Order: sequence, then C-alpha cells, then structure tokens
Amino acid sequence: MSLYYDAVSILTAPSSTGGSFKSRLYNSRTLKASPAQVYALIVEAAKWDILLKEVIDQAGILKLEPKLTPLLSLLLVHDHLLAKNGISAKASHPLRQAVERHKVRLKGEFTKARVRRACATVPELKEAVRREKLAAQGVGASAAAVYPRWVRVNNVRTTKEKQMKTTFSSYEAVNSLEELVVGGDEKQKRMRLDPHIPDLVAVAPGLEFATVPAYKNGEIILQDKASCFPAYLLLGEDWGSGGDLMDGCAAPGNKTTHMASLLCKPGQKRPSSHIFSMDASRVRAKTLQKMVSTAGADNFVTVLQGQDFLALDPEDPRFKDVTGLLLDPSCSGSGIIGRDDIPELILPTSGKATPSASSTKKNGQNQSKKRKRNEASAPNEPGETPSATAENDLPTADINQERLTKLSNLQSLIVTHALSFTSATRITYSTCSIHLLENESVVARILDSEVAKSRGWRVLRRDEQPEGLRKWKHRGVRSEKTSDGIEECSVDLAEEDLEGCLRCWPGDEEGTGGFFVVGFVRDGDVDEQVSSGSRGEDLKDIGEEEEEEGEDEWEGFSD
Ligand SMILES: C[S@@+](CC[C@H](N)C(=O)[O-])C[C@H]1O[C@@H](n2cnc3c(N)ncnc32)[C@H](O)[C@@H]1O
Repeated sequence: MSLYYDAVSILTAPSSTGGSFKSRLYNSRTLKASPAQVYALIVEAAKWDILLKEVIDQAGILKLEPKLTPLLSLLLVHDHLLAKNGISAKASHPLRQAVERHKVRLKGEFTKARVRRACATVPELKEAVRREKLAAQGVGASAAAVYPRWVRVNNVRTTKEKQMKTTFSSYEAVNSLEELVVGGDEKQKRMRLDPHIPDLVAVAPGLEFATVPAYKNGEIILQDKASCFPAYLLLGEDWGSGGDLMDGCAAPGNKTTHMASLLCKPGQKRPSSHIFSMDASRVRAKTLQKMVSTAGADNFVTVLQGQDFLALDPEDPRFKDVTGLLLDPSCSGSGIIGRDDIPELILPTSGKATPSASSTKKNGQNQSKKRKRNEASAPNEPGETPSATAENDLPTADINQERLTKLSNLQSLIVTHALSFTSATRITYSTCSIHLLENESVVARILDSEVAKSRGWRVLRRDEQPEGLRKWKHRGVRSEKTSDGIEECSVDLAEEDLEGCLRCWPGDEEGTGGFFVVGFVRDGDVDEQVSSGSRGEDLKDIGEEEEEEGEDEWEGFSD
C-alpha cells in the first residue's frame, strides 16, 4: 500500500519543494516504494484520469467508502482496472477491500465508458482518452494531435535508402501522423517520411530504439522535427563549398550533428567545410563531443569544450572562413511539450460534504492537515505541466516577464556577436520558446543594432528558404496576449520579415513542440568596416549585466 501513499505524497507535496518531477521523486527521503514504481503509477494514472473520474463518480464509491479520498481512489482504481497484477497491496488491506468490494460496479462503469466512446479494445480506449484530454486543454490543442517519435537519418554514416532497406524495412509507410497510431496502438511499426525536412522520419510514439543497431552506431539520431529546422534553414539543400560553419551554443549536439549530416553527400568521403562547435558548459560539452563522435563527424567537427561564444574574437584567423553560424541559445523552454513536471490529475468528486476540488492543481498554502484527509484539496505547483526530455533536465523555474527580459537580452547579445564574424553571410537564430520576447522581439532588436545596419544584415525571406521550409505555413507573429505573469507585447517588424520567421506550435496537427527559427543573411560584398569597439555596442552593456546574473541563476532550457 506504500506505493499509493507515496504517490499521494509526491502529488500533494507543497510547491516550495521545487525541482522537476523526477528529481523530486529520486531525491525524496520519505518514499518507501521504489521511485520508478511511483513514477510509473503517476504517469499512467494521469493518462487515464478523466475516464477514471467518470467511472468512480458513476459507481459512486466515494460516498460509500469514507476511507477513500478522491486521489487515493483514482490511483487504486487505476491499478484495479488496468494494472496487470491489480492493486499492489495485501488482499486484506482495508483500502484494497474498499475498492474491490465494488468490482462489479467498477467493471460495469468501465465497460460503459468504453462503449460510449465506441472503442473495441483498451488500447483504442486509451487513444480516445488521450484525444479527449488534448481537446480539453483547449487553446490551440487539437484533438488529433499526435506526437510521433522523430528519427533523423545521419548521412555521415549511412543514407536514407540504406535505412529504408534495413531499419525501416518491416515498417508500413503511412501518409499522415494520425495514421501512425490508428487503433490506438503506439507501438506499431509505421512510418511517414517527413514532407518538410530531408531524411527525417516520423514513427509511432511508443517505439523504442535503444537496442536498434542503427541507433547504437549513430546511423540514425532521435531528434524532434522542429529542432531540425535551424540546420536545414542554414545549409539548405546543398551547402557545397559554402565555407566553414559554427554552432555557438551546441550541447548536447543535435543541431551540430544535423549540420554534419547535411554536409555529407552519398559517396563523398569528407565534406570541404569544417564545423566549429562549442558550449560554455564543460559538462554539457562532453555530451556534445560524445554525440559528434557517435555521429562519425570527428574529422570535420572541432568541439571547443567550455568555450563561451561571446568570448570568441570574430576576427580570430581560425574562423576566417566561417560563413554560416547557428545560434540556439538557452531559452525559457516554454514550447517544450511533456516537460518533466508533476502531472495534474483530474480527480473524482469527493464523497464528503466539504467543497471538493476537481484536480491536484491547487493554489493553497497551509493545508497540510486538510491534505491528509482529502488530497483533492491539496496544492500542487501552479502552472505544472506533464513530463520532460533528458536534454532539458535543468531546474524548473517560473517563466515571468523579468526572466523573459533577461533571456531576451542575452539572446540578442549572442546573435549580435555572430553578426560581426568577418566572413559571415548567413546566420540562424532559434529557441524552443513560444514567447514573442525571445523570438520576433529579438529579431527586431537584431535588425536595429548598429552592426546589422552597417554590415547589411537582413532577414532571410521565405522565397529564399530551402524548399521544405518554404512550404511550412506557420510564420512569425506580431503580438502576444497577456498570460500568467507575461505582459502583452508586440513588435514592429515588416510583413516580409515576419513571413521570414518560422514558428512551430505545440498541440496542433504538426506533431512538434513550440519552436521559433529565423535566418539572417547579408550580401558578402556589403561590409562597411565596423570597429571592434562599436560592434553590438548598443546591446553589449545590457548583456554583460545579464550574463553575470544568468550564470548563478538559471540558464534556461536547453534543447
Ligand atoms: C538550447 S541549448 C542548445 C541545444 C543544441 N543546439 C542542440 O540542438 O542540441 C543551449 C546551450 O547553449 C549553451 N550556452 C548558453 N550561453 C552560451 C554562450 N555564451 N556560449 C556558449 N554556449 C552557451 C548552454 O550551455 C546550452 O547547452
């Protein structure tokens, strides 16, 4: 029974404990059950919560069983109906009995809920519930949203043709993301070649690659679709001998290795361009180095470990042939879906006469006693959303206007620095944020900088973008409405510049998280001399301040 009490304690811990869902679990000193078991229970119950609420409410067991609280009942009924071995407690335990006494009623209500949704099987029902939950999230969330697993073929080691004959030979090709999960089975071997990014394949979300040989030896790389936009926007279909490249904020290395792949043509031994890749964090740079090696790109990628991009001299002779720079600095991560936070569970209606709350997401403070009796009233961190990727395993922090402004200052400073590289003619800037302040607003600041004006930098127009991205329909936005802690704001950008910005939105039919990318170009001949002292001077002062603070505080999310 400790499993359920532990899950309740994690779900109702006061918000002051902070940290991600996993870190709270694994750092907890009070758990009796294994953190992995507690994690699995919470994540699975969260997937079914609206249906379990329906079943428990209809069966009316909370009115009949005073020992059961809404949250405990949800977890217990989950295991009773859906776990292979049922409730993990002695058969004589009073709480297990409180549920099992009503097994006929619960089973009946579960069947009715399945039939109401016209689902023949439990996996189909799971998929129907997933869609209902998405639709209930509202704002832009589409009931049809499918988040596939994205697999990028690494041309350094293999080709798409070879992978189709090996790794994907037993896969059924489908024409839409929805078809990847037809019948609710998330583990079916189905694939769809992406229409926007070359060499990218979407597969059903439940497929695992850890033991697949092509994954282990770096022939395929798991990388979200949106995260593939920057390298493709920078290099296009054929970089040819377009000069050297630089990734200024590169760890863990997805975009560096994507650039490496785009440089490699079948039959070519080694590309003529060299990539300089760096990360200010030494720890993360180790992962970067490892990823470059796994991708087989060691002989044309130099990793500068622990290198602050802002400390590089743009006139350093090592970088005299660098024409393209990719900048993907730290950001708020507000576009990341499935961030690693504690799920908010929709709870059944309390059987007690007390005013009952309907989810684990609450505002309250000082509720510890009450919480023990009725977890439905207990608080959880405001604004928490489900789960995260290992790449973004940084401390969570509230996103507010002040943080966004700081991040925006640093981002602007980083891109402005890139504009000064002697031979640079093409740059991309990207974030996994949905906020205007980190995106279009940074673009406006860049265009307004002295160095951009004097060197003739402008936004890469839509009609100049590589074919796949020209087709992408989601473009820059002019304004953002007020939301939790974020002020309303807008930018003064030309229509053509906004059209040059690319946006991805979480929850729509494209299967991506929230993302932003823009390209900057200049005609290499236009190069009014800017003295090193005046480069990005207008942004430099702000940046120095922010940089110092940013170091000790919070670096933002990293993709
Ligand atoms: C969003 S992540 C980059 C993800 C990477 N582009 C990828 O696709 O795997 C941002 C990275 O920028 C690094 N960073 C932030 N400021 C930097 C700076 N001034 N110089 C170099 N790296 C920096 C952070 O350490 C972090 O690893």
